[in-house]
Amino acid sequence: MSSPALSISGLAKSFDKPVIDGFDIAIRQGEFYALLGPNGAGKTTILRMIAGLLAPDAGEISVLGVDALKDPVAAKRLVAWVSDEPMVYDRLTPLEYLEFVAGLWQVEASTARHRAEELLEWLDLTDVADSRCGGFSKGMLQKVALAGALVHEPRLIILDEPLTGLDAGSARKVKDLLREKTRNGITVVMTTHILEVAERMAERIGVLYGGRLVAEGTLGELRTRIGGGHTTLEEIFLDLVTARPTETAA
Ligand SMILES: Nc1ncnc2c1ncn2[C@@H]1O[C@H](COP(=O)(O)OP(=O)(O)OP(=O)(O)O)[C@@H](O)[C@H]1O
Repeated sequence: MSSPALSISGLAKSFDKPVIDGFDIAIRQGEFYALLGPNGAGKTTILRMIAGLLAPDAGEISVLGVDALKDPVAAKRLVAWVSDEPMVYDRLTPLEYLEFVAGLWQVEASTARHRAEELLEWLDLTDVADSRCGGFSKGMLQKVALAGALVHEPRLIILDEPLTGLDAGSARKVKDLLREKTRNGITVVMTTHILEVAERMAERIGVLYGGRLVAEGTLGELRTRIGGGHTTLEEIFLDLVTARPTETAA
């Protein structure tokens, strides 16, 4: 049996107070998973720990069978991290940026060029492929950052609020691109506050509250499990995160 794309157990992280407290998850290869939770629940903190940008206090993280804490370099090769605050070098053009990032991953030059052009075309950036990123809007920068995260062909893509700030056409492009990736066996984990997106796109949804997962399943499973006649994800979500006493969540 193939390894899960992502397996986390007993994950814990405190800053001035506990934020993540016994978080467990298992996501299979090719799955599209949405991680939901109210502001301050710890979603970004979890994604940063998966991406190797933040050390957990406790717990285990495995990416496609690679222990991400013991062998972070090997794990990072498999993972793409797309932050909600895109950071792209102002002085580079999208094409130069993608070739630069591909170079960091030691992607061969002609392969890098081909992938870069393909990604830029897919994200409607071909016309500005040779313009400096310094003059780009936030949405355009977001798309360049996304392309940069995908250029080394990662097996696990983790995205923090990838659709915020994108116009309807761009959001659709990004959604189509991610769907296409999952069809090819790539795993996508994203956080979103747009519950409609989670409802439409994710095969499974997890709700984070009080530092751990308080519910997880397909939309149908959540409806059955949470019950109460709730029909929309918004109702289920609000039921989960408003009726509980706060333990460790901000
Ligand atoms: N570097 C840090 N130092 C101190 N506290 C932090 C740090 N990073 C995150 N926190 C705290 O951890 C908690 C979780 O933050 P996090 O950004 O992970 O939440 P989130 O679920 O992504 O929220 P949002 O939906 O608003 O983006 C918050 O209380 C935040 O203030």
